[in-house]
Amino acid sequence: MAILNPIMNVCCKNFQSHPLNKQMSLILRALHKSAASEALRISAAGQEAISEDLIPPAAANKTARIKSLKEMPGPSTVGNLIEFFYRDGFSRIHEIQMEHTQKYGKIFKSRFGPQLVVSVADRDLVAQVLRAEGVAPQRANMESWKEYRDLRGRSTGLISAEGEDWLKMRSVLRQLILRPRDVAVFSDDVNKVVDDLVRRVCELRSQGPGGTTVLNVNDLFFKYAMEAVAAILYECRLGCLENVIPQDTQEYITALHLMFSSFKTTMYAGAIPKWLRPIIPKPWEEFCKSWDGLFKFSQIHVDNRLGEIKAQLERGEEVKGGLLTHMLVTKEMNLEEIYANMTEMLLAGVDTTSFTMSWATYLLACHPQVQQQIYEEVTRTLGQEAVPTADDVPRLPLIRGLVKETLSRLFPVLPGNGRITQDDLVVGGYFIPKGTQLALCHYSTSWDEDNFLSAADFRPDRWIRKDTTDRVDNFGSIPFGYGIRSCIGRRIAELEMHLALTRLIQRFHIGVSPLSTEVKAKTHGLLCPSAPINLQFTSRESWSP
Ligand code: HEM
Repeated sequence: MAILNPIMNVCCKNFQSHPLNKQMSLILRALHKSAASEALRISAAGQEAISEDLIPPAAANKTARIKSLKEMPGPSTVGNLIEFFYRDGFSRIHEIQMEHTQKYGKIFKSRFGPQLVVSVADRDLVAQVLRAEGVAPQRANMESWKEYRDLRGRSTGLISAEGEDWLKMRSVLRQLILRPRDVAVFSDDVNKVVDDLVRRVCELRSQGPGGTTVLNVNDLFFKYAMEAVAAILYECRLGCLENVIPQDTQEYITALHLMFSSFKTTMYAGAIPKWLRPIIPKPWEEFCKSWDGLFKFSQIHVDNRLGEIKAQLERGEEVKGGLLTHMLVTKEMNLEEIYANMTEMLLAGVDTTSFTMSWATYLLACHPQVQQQIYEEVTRTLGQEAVPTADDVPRLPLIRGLVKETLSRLFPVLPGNGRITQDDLVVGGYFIPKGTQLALCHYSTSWDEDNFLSAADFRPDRWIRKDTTDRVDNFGSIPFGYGIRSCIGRRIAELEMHLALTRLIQRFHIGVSPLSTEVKAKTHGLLCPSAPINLQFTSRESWSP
């Protein structure tokens, strides 16, 4: 998901020397008649260098003077290079976003070599940009992802695809998982994983200090998120929450860690020009190796399910199943597209959800009164024992508020998102030519007092709507993005988080372990805890494991 962060992508992109591949432009011209290909053509123009001198035609500039990008404030290129490469700015992207917003205002530009990025840190301007997007928005340059796929003869998935390929896949998936009621059917599957999570908490705390502390809950929630999302995507269990993790699952975890833990290395895979690869081969090799591992894993599970379906058909049995079964049976996507989408969705759905779970439980532990308030809501609604389902979630506004306050406000897992503009725009009084890389600064807007009163406070109840006119949601906080290119897995992630957090709060009092000091956030692709979070899980009197 780091690829959604435009600052990082831009750093990769700026060393790529081929602005618009000729073959691409021929294909684009051939497609120019449809609306989708129009979007594609425009977004491909995003690969070209942007001139800062451009201003709109005089006629459009009559009433208020529209400024050119040249007049936009922002840090110098040298300053940026020092910040990112010398002062390790890659792990402080969220803080740099805030610092730059304070220093240069809510719209500012940064240069990374030849590449220009316009950062937008204002709720209304973010809204304006996102509302203006076309039929196939482009987030950022995905060249290195595409190169890997071409090299191995693989398809792109929803994250890496553009234009008509993306539109086709998106229209298949959006019908299957975009609405809460689509994913409510997975409630039982997710609840089985939550059973294992609760069991695992009990096992780990009995092995931990004082018999109550689970060390490094990040690791536990990583395994929960992976098990839960795989239960939905692959319709099978992986064994992540077992004492001994199966070999193929362990290999996948290693590949995933390689993709993110050597994040800088893999990021440079896109940044280092091809001709330099023989001299500095490691980043590109590691990038390919981790993708090989991720694709291999998905392929094993997709092929397993395909084998089962074929066997059922041969026996004359009715084929029933979930998401993957539907995709394999309807064949709206070909097999390679299914492999690619399963791979990219699994990649997108693990760290995002697990970091949010880690932050949410950490915040609960640090704010016992808020925790008590939520506990009372849960027990009032469900009692001490009932297992919550998707149908119960609307009756648990504080549980939803907990997730929103964690994810939409204090720790937006994706502190920034990107868009390459598909048309000329005027934003904040500046002329932004089409093809400009925009960075939408969600971290800044979600901590902005103009958008959220007492922004530094942890207040899940701020999200409770008093009446239908009282909408707290706004463009100051869009952790899943917005519009046609928003997160396709949002409802899956929410289901996993709501069901697990409700059950944990119902079963345990969660406290900060004396072994933990204050845990701050750092950016490592995503906004993640900078140190292991150790938490105490004490069984509620009314419940015994
Ligand atoms: C807390 C959890 C999650 C967060 C915060 C999150 C956030 C995001 C964001 C911000 C985007 C970009 C949206 C935009 O550009 O407007 C995105 C895209 C995406 N997410 Fe998520 N996500 C989460 C979980 C998941 C899960 C569980 C899945 C899969 C099951 C998933 C699959 C995807 C995919 C495939 C895309 C690309 C969509 C497209 O380009 O059409 N995400 N996500």
